[in-house]
Amino acid sequence: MTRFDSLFRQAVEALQAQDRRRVLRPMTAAGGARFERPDGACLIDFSSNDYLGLSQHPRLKERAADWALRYGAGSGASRLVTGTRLLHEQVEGRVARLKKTEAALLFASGWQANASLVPALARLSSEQMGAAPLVFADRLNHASLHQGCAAAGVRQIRFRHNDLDHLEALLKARDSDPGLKLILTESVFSMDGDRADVPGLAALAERYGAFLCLDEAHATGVLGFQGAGLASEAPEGVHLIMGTFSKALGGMGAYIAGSRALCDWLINSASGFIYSTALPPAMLGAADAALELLPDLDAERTRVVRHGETLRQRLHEAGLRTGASSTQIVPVMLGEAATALSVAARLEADGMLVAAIRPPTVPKGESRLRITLSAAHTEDDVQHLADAVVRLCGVA
Ligand SMILES: Cc1ncc(COP(=O)(O)O)c(C=O)c1O
Repeated sequence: MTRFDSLFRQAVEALQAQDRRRVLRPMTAAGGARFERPDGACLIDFSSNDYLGLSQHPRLKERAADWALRYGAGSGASRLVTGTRLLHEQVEGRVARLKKTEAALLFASGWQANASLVPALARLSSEQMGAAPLVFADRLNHASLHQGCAAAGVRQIRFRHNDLDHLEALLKARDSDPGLKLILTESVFSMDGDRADVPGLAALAERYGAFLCLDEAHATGVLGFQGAGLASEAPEGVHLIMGTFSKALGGMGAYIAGSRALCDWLINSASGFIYSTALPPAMLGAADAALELLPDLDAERTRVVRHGETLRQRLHEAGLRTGASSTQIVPVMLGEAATALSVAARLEADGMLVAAIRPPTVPKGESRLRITLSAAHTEDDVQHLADAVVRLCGVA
């Protein structure tokens, strides 16, 4: 206890009063998209991002264990000190082949990659173009991209979500301004499950000389040829592809893929790369195995897509709104934070774990359930969830 604790308590109580308090809840993964709570209750998991069920795949677990046993628990230092192993280069090679880029660079997490990339590109703009960058960002971008902009001290020029006409108007208005023009967006939006028009973005980037950065955290593994993500819809048109091993790839860590020159610059400028310890062998082993498996997982990709379609159809028939979702992420729009919390609690009482997403993660008045589907779910799991959501949301 310290004499500052009353400040912390008051701050948390203020969040509680707005239904915005967050708490940690331990769970044990039980396989088959199930979690076990400490009281022994078994819950079907509709809340994690393990879209292909790979976090429990024997090949990932074995390689993680094997590489830890052979190479050690940690990497000991930043990649630029003594942290670089052949294993890092092997995994980077696999990422670059998947993404069809010249090179790739690993980061400890997706958050870290995004928080580092904007400052690195901002520095490039200042040093090489003599002016700060102009950052055109989708309004619904992930918090880590906002963090990167804040760290770089850039004021974002935000375009309406997935509205390429608005983006074009903003690009046109600043066409003659100096500095690197960056377009920052996700390819599948984490809280909405909708997709960006990647060929359209690439065409705008080309027309206005902008550098297109695509966060493929939720697309990689699930969408695109062999799970390569949506950048594959515009080969050559995306200049930087960021993705993670922490979602469909079942492990932890992230990467930025692009040209060799881009990766060389990031090695020299991305603070989350330079000043952070290299990914450890176990995590590299899991990533390596996931990347090896990915081309053979078409059946899993098809299953997860079908689960999304089944669920959306059932919810729409019952009059529920799922926004523009067209992927394995299905939001159920409920409006008030208290409603989302109460429906999530009742689903949990019925044995299903679904996240209630509230501000500031989503805009005020847009609280929702965020349902995530996995190839590890059975059709019965999805039907069971749909029945419960329809019943609890009171529109059946
Ligand atoms: C779109 C997006 N980008 C980046 C991240 C961060 O990735 P990580 O969990 O690996 O830090 C997330 C994860 O929540 C995300 O949803």
